[in-house]
Amino acid sequence: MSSFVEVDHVDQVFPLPNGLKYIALKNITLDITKGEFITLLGHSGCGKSTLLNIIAGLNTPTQGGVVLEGRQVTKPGPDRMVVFQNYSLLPWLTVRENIALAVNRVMKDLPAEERKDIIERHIDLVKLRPAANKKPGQLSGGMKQRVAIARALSIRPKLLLLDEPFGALDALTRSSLQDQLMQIADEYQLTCIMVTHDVDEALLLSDRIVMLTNGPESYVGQILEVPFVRPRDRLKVVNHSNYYALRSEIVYFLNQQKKAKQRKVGQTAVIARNGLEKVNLELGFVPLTDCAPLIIAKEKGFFQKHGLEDVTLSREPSWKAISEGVASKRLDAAQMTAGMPLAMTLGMGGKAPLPTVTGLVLSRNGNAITFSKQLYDAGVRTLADFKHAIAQTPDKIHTLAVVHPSSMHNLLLRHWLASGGIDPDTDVSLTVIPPAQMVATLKAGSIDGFCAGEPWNSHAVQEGLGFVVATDFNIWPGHLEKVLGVREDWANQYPNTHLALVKALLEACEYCDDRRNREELATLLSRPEYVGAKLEYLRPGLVDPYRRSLDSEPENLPRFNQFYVDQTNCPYRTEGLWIMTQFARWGLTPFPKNWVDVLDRVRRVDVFGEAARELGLLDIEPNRGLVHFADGSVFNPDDPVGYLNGLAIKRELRIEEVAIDALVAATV
Ligand SMILES: Nc1ncnc2c1ncn2[C@@H]1O[C@H](COP(=O)(O)OP(=O)(O)OP(=O)(O)O)[C@@H](O)[C@H]1O
Repeated sequence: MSSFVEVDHVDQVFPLPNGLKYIALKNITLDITKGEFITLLGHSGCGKSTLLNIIAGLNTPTQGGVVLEGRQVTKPGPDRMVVFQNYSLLPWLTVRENIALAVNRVMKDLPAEERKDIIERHIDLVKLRPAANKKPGQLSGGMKQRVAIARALSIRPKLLLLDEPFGALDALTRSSLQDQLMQIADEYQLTCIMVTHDVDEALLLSDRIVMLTNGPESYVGQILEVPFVRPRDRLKVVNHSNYYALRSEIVYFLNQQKKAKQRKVGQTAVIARNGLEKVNLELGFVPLTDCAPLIIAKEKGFFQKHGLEDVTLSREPSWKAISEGVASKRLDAAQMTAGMPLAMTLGMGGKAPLPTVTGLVLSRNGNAITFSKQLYDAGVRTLADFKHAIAQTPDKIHTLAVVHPSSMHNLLLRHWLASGGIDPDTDVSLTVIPPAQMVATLKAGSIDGFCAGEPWNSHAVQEGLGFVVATDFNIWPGHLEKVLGVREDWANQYPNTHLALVKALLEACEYCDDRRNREELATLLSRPEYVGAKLEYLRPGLVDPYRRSLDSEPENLPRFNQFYVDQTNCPYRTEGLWIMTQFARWGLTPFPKNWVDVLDRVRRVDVFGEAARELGLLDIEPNRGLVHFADGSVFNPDDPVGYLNGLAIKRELRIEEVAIDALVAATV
């Protein structure tokens, strides 16, 4: 993606009259491509207009900057036109004269005839010919805003900035202007950044919705990709099967922000008690069967038992929200994908490295690769069939979804495809979608398959939308899946709390794997505040035999979701090492030359060992040895670089020293 606009680590601090300061924006980074429509969304006062004004050059940021097509923005300019909510027209000039004023000022070198032509074309563009000689006082609000848009567009800006442009209009005028703006943006291939409070407006118009957290120190809390194809049609958009999932993701984010604000108001200072440095914790989880240990620890009193008196569970919409929640300290700790602590520590995805640790594996197995019914109908049943189908349809790009780059789903799917001679980066297209949106996205036909955890594979199968082409028993039986993740500085600040948390969750894991408790587990998980899926979708991973398709016999997969038995819980370094080889294999991070130090730092076997000892669990294996894959390949942890070199399908390898001593958690 080449950047057209780069917002680079922007902070905005305002001096206050009492000599204090207000930090409105903190470390805002955003890359925008040419032709993109971006919306800035967030609660009132979160800093949307401040950010827009910085991009416009109307405000100078305290830190960082904005670059437009390679040039630093230092002041306002005709290449960035802003349309405000209050129209800002000159009341003594007509529609034509208002537009002409801008054109004659900015394009003064053009011949008069050409300028006149531009003015008249823009009057027509916004359908204001009958009102061309009227003054603003004789126009409705909608008409005034159309003049403001025409005036902004008439001087051909590179970037159109809109600050709640339709905020003052009635609903009907608003929708008609949204339609016009959508049409103009498509026709002119405009790059737009718009501030709005309106979730539906954002979904209708944007390619990406950038959601800001509440201030002070607002930052980009989440970016939502809006996958509807252009040109868009209002009715088709709202009837799209993904529409309500996306809408509820935005509403969820806004509600979380509201709750966070309420919490800040009665801000719970750190409460130290019971020999623990902090007993009030906010823990993040993603709605999936394998969030079970957190739910059980809360519902069955394991947190309380270990002195953690006030634990709140926060249901997060995506793995991205989890990593950002932990990075920003909104969350004390979270259920994480197996690779997330390593990915955060190594700074995957261009992020600043943030040392993050895990002292507990929460689950193993429980994943599957589901392919669409269309692939099933085309005769695909195996990996080899899929390779054949790709070869037979050279014009089609098969899109498969995973839940996060650092997740086992991404790494297992890539390993599986590569083992069948399919390059996951060139023969298919991989995309990232939160787990709870997989089924709706498959149903909408936007993807051909996905790799995710339960209950989403069973949901797709039982709805007849697809079939399970492979489970993790066909890739890496017994692989690690989810872990407990915390920032390293948090672990250092609250060591006894960290230990108590690991102990509470380890006991919860044991409870989850007792067959007698599984029915209760499935029922608890089905509750809307937890996974919120139908019981019949949750049962196959936990109590029922597993069904790969509606046509196949159910299979007995022992411990499809595994939480405790067979040495589930130790954060073995060998497995972390395999994950790092895969990050390097697929170009996600360099392979650290000093991998021993990185593993020591991230995979906190010591914390796990202490928790296990204190709980009297003495049969813990200190090592896991070689990793055996279902395709017959073996990972030997003694020679990770040799392993990487021996892999046939891979990206160019980068092997670099990670300056581990310099990795100090930045205050985010
Ligand atoms: N010049 C200033 N001096 C001090 N504080 C300011 C200044 N400008 C903005 N702020 C504060 O910065 C924060 C962000 O303001 P901003 O107007 O960008 O928010 P917003 O998200 O656009 O709000 P709304 O949706 O209500 O328009 C607010 O708390 C505001 O009070």
